[in-house]
Amino acid sequence: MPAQELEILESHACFGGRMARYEHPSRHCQGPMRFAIFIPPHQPGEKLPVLTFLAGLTCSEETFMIKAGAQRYAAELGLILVAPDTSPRNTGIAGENDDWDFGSGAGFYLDATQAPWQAHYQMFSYVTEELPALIARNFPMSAGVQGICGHSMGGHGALVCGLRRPGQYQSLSAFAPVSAPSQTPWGQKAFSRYLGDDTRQWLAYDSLELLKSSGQQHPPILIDQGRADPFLEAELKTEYLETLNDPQIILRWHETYDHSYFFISSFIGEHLNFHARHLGAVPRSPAHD
Ligand SMILES: N[C@@H](CCC(=O)N[C@@H](CS)C(=O)NCC(=O)O)C(=O)O
Repeated sequence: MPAQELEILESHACFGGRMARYEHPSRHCQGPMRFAIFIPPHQPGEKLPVLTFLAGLTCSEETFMIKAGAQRYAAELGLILVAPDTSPRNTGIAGENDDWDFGSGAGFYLDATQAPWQAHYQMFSYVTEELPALIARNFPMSAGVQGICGHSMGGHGALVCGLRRPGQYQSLSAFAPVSAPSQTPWGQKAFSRYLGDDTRQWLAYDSLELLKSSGQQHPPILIDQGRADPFLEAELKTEYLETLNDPQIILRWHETYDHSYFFISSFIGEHLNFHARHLGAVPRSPAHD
């Protein structure tokens, strides 16, 4: 039963399990943070693997859970789904709501080093440390059994979290990830303001660079990318990942798919199956009353 550190915002029966949203005070982000969680049907005392999903620009903790249609699969596979918000909000930092691709809704899953952002924008530590510990304390999470997935800015976040913390995540996947943010406009705008002008500091949050230096020693990665994605050419550069010829990366191209959640919902079942396989999830028949 969730303890006092969590304030419940909503809770609903869903595919024999439970869908809920919570708010809690965050130590790293120095303010309230929200997340959504789906708990599949399970036996009393049973522990389950967790898949965290990081959403993209302009999204919140609600977007993935409302639009991706993932709960049906997670209920059958026995996976807990966790979706954090995409940034701290209402921090009081001047200009935090001025841009759709920077500030609120655009935390880029990094630990900012530059004032005034560094006081609150600590999303890397929040997602990789604080949130999993909170989930483990309050929900039936199997200790240390985690995968991470994301879309666009969140695809970048999932790859960066997984590549920087390879012992923590056993499986990584992404939809249309921002793959080389040091070289593209969304990434350059965010990194220069969150991390400063020294571009060497940016490389620690650049999937392409992290993959180059990983020596192919990283968890298995599944990536789906639509060729009709309007952001592919300027912002995502997913094709750069292909040049790595890394056998641990499965990169699938889809001719007619764009950047939307209709694309995500078309392939989310395959991503959940991929994670469930690597996380040793135990399939079940959802019970409906
Ligand atoms: N500026 C555009 C683009 C933002 C955008 O496409 N965001 C993607 C992630 S990068 C998304 O998932 N949007 C939410 C949605 O499609 O429901 C907008 O505000 O609609």
